[in-house]
Amino acid sequence: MTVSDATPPSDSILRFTGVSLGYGDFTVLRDISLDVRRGQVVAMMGGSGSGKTTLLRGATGQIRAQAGVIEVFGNDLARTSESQLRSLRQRMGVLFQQGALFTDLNVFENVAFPLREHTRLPEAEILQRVLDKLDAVGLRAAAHLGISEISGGMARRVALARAIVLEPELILYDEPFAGLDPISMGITAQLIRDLTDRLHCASVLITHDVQESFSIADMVCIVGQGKMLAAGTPADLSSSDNAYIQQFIQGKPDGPIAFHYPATPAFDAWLDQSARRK
Ligand SMILES: Nc1ncnc2c1ncn2[C@@H]1O[C@H](COP(=O)(O)OP(=O)(O)OP(=O)(O)O)[C@@H](O)[C@H]1O
Repeated sequence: MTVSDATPPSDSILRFTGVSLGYGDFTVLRDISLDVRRGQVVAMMGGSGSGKTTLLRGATGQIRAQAGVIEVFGNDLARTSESQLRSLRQRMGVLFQQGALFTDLNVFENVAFPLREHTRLPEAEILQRVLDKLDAVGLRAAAHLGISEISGGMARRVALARAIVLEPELILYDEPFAGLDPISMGITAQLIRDLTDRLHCASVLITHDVQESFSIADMVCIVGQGKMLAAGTPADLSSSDNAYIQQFIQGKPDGPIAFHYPATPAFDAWLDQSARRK
């Protein structure tokens, strides 16, 4: 199988079909089906440890599906070689929560870095593209500043500009609103929506923030209890009478979502062994 350059006509960017994901013998999520299309913002929500990061790892091919099929830009990840996977990843932008910037490079050079690594564009073109992306995150006039001269919120936006500089078709965000004040949260949410529309890409975000994600998402997925509990538009989920979904949306402390991390066979074995040592 070859890695196709063109997106399939269906405009499907990321598709999970009956996917199980986990680590070794441990399955975190079962039977996940999901279709993310060009132009969509999709929010992945769920309690702590429910498997959101595991889903992102599946999408980037960091972990392989235990069952089912994961397709990125129409390519089945189980059938891609390491080099094909690398070229698929070049079409994705990933923004980690700690999107670490290079402290010895200024803002401009941080954003230019992927262009210098992966393209042979002339300097004039690099200048144009980097300033364009910095403009998109409102930091064009900060291009010359050192990383120590910008605030934490600005650093997050520089990391975002860097994640989009290769004009990815899929952008994955790991908790883009974490640690931001309410105004910056609103600005970041709008930025994600605008970039998705402008680049005509797809954006998948892991988030705990119901208000911000519901304001921009085309689809919200809630994972928990080892499966996809719900997927639908923000309006669908808001009107759902499922107790788990309502507890999640309203952030209620009491309800079906457990506070305790569930015991696993590995924990029982560890406890057994620890008790025997005493
Ligand atoms: N590398 C790993 N090896 C083994 N188990 C792992 C690994 N990474 C995560 N897990 C387990 O997988 C489950 C899901 O973890 P994951 O990080 O996907 O959750 P999450 O929904 O992103 O959580 P949070 O919101 O707290 O970041 C947890 O039970 C976790 O202990």
